[in-house]
Amino acid sequence: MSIIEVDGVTKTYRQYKRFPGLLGSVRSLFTRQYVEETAVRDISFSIGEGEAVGYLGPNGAGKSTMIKMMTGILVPTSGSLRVLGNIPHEKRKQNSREMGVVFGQRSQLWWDLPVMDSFDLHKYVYRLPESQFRSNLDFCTELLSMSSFMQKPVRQLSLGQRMRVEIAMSLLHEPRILFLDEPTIGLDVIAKDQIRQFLRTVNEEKKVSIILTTHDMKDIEAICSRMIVVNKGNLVYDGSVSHLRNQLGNEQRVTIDFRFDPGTIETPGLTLIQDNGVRKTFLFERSHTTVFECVSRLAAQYPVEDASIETEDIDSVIRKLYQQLDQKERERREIG
Ligand SMILES: Nc1ncnc2c1ncn2[C@@H]1O[C@H](COP(=O)(O)OP(=O)(O)OP(=O)(O)O)[C@@H](O)[C@H]1O
Repeated sequence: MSIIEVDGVTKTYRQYKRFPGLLGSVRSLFTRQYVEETAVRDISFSIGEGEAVGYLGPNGAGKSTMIKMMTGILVPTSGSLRVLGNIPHEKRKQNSREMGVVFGQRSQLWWDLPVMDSFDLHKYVYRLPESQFRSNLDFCTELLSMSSFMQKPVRQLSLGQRMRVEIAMSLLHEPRILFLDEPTIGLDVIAKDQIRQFLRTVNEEKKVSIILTTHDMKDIEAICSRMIVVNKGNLVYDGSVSHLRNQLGNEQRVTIDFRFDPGTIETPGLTLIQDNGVRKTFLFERSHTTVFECVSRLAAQYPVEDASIETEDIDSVIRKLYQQLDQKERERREIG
């Protein structure tokens, strides 16, 4: 069942032109000239219940704008958008009971209150029964290791602690969808890992659908099986992480340790890129044979002791995708 249906959605921002200087400000008031910017252009996709989807794109691609439309904060300029069967900006209050929202750069917490008081306030606002509130809070407190700072005022928390509180808060009322905008921004590796693991558990065990924007590809790899990539307002990829990797990341590095230096090696499919005598590194381009076949052929001929295969990491796959998009854009402009 799909819980989000986006059909031909466009969002254009209209900004009134400002003229420089004091006289210019007066002129701006009387001549209302404006410029339009299309942040989201004719985008369509649907998301099923229980999915975890990464929404990616370079800066200014229109990710936050789309999240804001899905959560009902912004109204699309055209196209149709339904979340949980409702038009988000019309049923904002009703939908908010079924949604959790975390904006990495903005807080929903009370700065001067102890963490626990913010949770209590949330319980009151959402009128949560004590038993539901307790069991959800216990689940989050344990998995996000929050017990040591529950009585601290929010302003004294580290960024990683605050982010854990924000995420816990967004889940207390048992939403069906969790929207996260850059949830791991600025965090250290350990804090990132803990949040990723937690979100995966929430998706797998509690079946909460997750829609997440991030610039950190490791977030996507750890949490999402599907990703939607946007660029300059357009949707450029919608599919699995592994499919994109197969499309673009077709290189694998193979490092082989030999019992003794076998000298020059000729094996079809493998190109030598580093030679340290007994340890040689090759580049394997995916083709009709598999890397395992290549390595076994090599092992039959040479004194192979050990082999390790490294797949291209997802960051470099995405970098390639962005480079391709830039290249296409340049070609389009040259033709035009
Ligand atoms: N309130 C606004 N008024 C005018 N233009 C806006 C407004 N908000 C966003 N934009 C423009 O719309 C485009 C898309 O912005 P958006 O914030 O959705 O991108 P993003 O993909 O979330 O970027 P980032 O990764 O930098 O957060 C940008 O060019 C931005 O300048």
